[in-house]
Amino acid sequence: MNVLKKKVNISLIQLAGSTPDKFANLARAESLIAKTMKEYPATEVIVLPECFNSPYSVKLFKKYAEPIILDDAENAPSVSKLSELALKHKILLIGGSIPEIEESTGKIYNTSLVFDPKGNLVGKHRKLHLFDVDIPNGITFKESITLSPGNKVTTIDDSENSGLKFGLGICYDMRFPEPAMYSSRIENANTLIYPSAFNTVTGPLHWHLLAKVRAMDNQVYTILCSPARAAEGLVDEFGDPVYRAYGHSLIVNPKGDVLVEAGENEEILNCELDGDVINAVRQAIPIGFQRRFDVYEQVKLKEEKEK
Ligand SMILES: NC(=O)CCC(=O)C(=O)O
Repeated sequence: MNVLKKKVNISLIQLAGSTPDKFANLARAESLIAKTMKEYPATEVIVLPECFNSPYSVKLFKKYAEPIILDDAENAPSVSKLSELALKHKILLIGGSIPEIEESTGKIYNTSLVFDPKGNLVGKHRKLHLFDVDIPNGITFKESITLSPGNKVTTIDDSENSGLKFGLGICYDMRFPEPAMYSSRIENANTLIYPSAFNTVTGPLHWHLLAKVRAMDNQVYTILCSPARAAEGLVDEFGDPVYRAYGHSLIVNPKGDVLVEAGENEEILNCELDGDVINAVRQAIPIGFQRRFDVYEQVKLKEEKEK
């Protein structure tokens, strides 16, 4: 069993919602990362929110998309900036997510990039489950109009450095228990990290519940990092209402306790994750060793027969 070998100091930046100016969004991230390092100099890991460089809009993802190429500030300014900031501050930087264009196919993905303290790209996750919902009198959103889904579960092993081995998902991915369980129980991750942007309809319903249940089921730390909430009544260049994120970035421990939580405005959270807590929870309630895959196999077969 891999558990966090040391304590790790982590900060989440609940950045102000992205403006239409990509370079202003990158500059905002840069200045808040500098502020974080000043206020919390022990920070080893920083997490940013989903789509931190672009408005969260199906109609705009393509306009903001960039290829994942390194050392090319002109064609991939966000990639380049994230690498530069990880190196400058000597942190593991989980760069929220950005719209990515795959140049060979023209496909657009919602992609999270992870850079190590030397500025190297050490991980990449393409959102697996696209946010396609239609909630009467609530919210209709269909990422799949312009985005393509990723095709793999992502676990990033930084256990030799920060101590983190984490399952990485993006927002709606957190609703699906399987990748979280695969990272935690098969690949032995000690933490789950989701750059996210829930909204004012589904946030109050499920945000805290999902963070707690993923943490509790897998006995890992679970981290959700959201943008701050946009002011009410703003519209974008198409006259569509600007997406209003829920806020409430938080860290939940393996027991299911919320350790730190933001409000709705721009805010920095800081917290220490402790491997001893994971050990203690797993020893006290050893569900990791008590699974009955013999029975679950029967359940699966039954479901398949009934299809
Ligand atoms: N950006 C997203 O994937 C939003 C997911 C969401 O709000 C949810 O309820 O799930």
